[in-house]
Amino acid sequence: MRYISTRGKAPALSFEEAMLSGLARDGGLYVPETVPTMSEAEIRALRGLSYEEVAFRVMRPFVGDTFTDETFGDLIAKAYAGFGHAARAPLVQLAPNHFLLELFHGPTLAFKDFAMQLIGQLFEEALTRRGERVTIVGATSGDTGSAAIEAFKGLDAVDVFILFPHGRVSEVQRRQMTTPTEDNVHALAIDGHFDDAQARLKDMFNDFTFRDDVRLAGVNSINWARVLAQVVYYFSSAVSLGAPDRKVSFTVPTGNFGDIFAGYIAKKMGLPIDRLVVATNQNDILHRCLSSGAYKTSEVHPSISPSMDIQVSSNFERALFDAYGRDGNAVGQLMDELKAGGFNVSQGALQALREHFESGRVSEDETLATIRQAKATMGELLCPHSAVGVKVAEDHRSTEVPMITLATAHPAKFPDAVEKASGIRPPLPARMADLFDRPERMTRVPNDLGALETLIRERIAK
Ligand SMILES: Cc1ncc(COP(=O)(O)O)c(C=O)c1O
Ligand SMILES: N[C@@H](CCOP(=O)(O)O)C(=O)O
Repeated sequence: MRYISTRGKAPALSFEEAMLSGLARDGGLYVPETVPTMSEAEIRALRGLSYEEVAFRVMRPFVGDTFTDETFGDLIAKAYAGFGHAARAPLVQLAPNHFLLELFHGPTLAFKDFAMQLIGQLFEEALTRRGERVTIVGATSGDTGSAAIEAFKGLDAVDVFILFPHGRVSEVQRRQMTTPTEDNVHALAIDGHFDDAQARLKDMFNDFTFRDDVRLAGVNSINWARVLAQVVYYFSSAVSLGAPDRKVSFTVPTGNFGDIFAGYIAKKMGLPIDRLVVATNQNDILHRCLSSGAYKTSEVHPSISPSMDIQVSSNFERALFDAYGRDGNAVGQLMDELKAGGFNVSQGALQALREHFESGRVSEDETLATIRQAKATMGELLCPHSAVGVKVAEDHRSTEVPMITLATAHPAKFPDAVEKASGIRPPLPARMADLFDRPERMTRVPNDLGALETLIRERIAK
């Protein structure tokens, strides 16, 4: 199994190399050269298996010879052992033909734990075998950062630096990143929004001297391994509703397009997915693009679903690569235009995207109303991101095909918005009950590449 860049100008890599590299050296994102498929019989055979066994069978073909079967199975088992629900990703029914996939039972209460807990294990195994150290730098709008810190804190072979937008994450999210005491954890509050953090991260990858000097690695969804781990719960949930003998649809609260892209990969692997619906908040570049073909950035408007306050959606590049017939030059050209504010998707590519993706946008008032209604009529307390998904799903639901909405975070991560909507202030789980009493440790940093690189160099030299 080889991985190629969406810009066509970087060498093809193995799974291990792609995982440890993050961004390709031509600025592109790695994707599998060919996506392995599962037959109907293989998908049917997933029914009744544990989440870990489904994970092994779905991901195994992508991993090649990086890990033996036994090691890979052990790493998967360790990754999910700390989840607070036996099913790992339980499915609850909200309404006739509408189901909620609860992805918030991991250690940091968001869907990011599914991938991050696993790649923490994969990195540790691969780095120990190679006798190497890496410097992980991540950009976060709140959840990736806390999940990465939880997965990598205390590991000998890793320093982890997380850039989060100062004042634009929830207090629970911030404290999850600033209260760990391990020396290898560095929480950096950047003056800017998430797109600035993500842009500086990509700049670091494109500064080859810095990249090679610090042995830079990335754990955002630019890293293929992140996307791969998220493919699994599309299979586990669809199969429990009758796939492959019954089609299902998914609605996915979307920001960086990693989670829904994992659904697209599941579909390419043979899972009978009818529709993949992108649900955005008021930062709706993806909805505008799928509606009109124009991918134009605009100002980021802070919302009550802050993890989705994103205007440059990095994984959309992977979808464009397929939509443009895997033409790396065409994708490179679009990404150059993006630096100047945006681009128009060609008619052919737009049609290709619309064959797989639909979309909807939810306002702040609608998000609050959905939290309120879901509690009153469905008995489910939603986080604001999941509420964006549920609203769009309700608008797109059909009577024939079951709709699964991804619940991407626990309501307790966003208590202010949830309380405002429902009158209920969701408590943190007991193991995190003292989060607000723990001392915080963070560094304010400017939105400046040179300053960030200097800080990272100094910290890892200590
Ligand atoms: C709670 C939550 N929901 C949804 C999203 C959007 O996911 P993606 O960026 O994979 O589209 C994020 C951030 O990524 C998130 O943290
Ligand atoms: N919403 C994310 C943004 C980063 O997304 P990623 O999936 O590319 O890591 C967050 O919570 O940080």
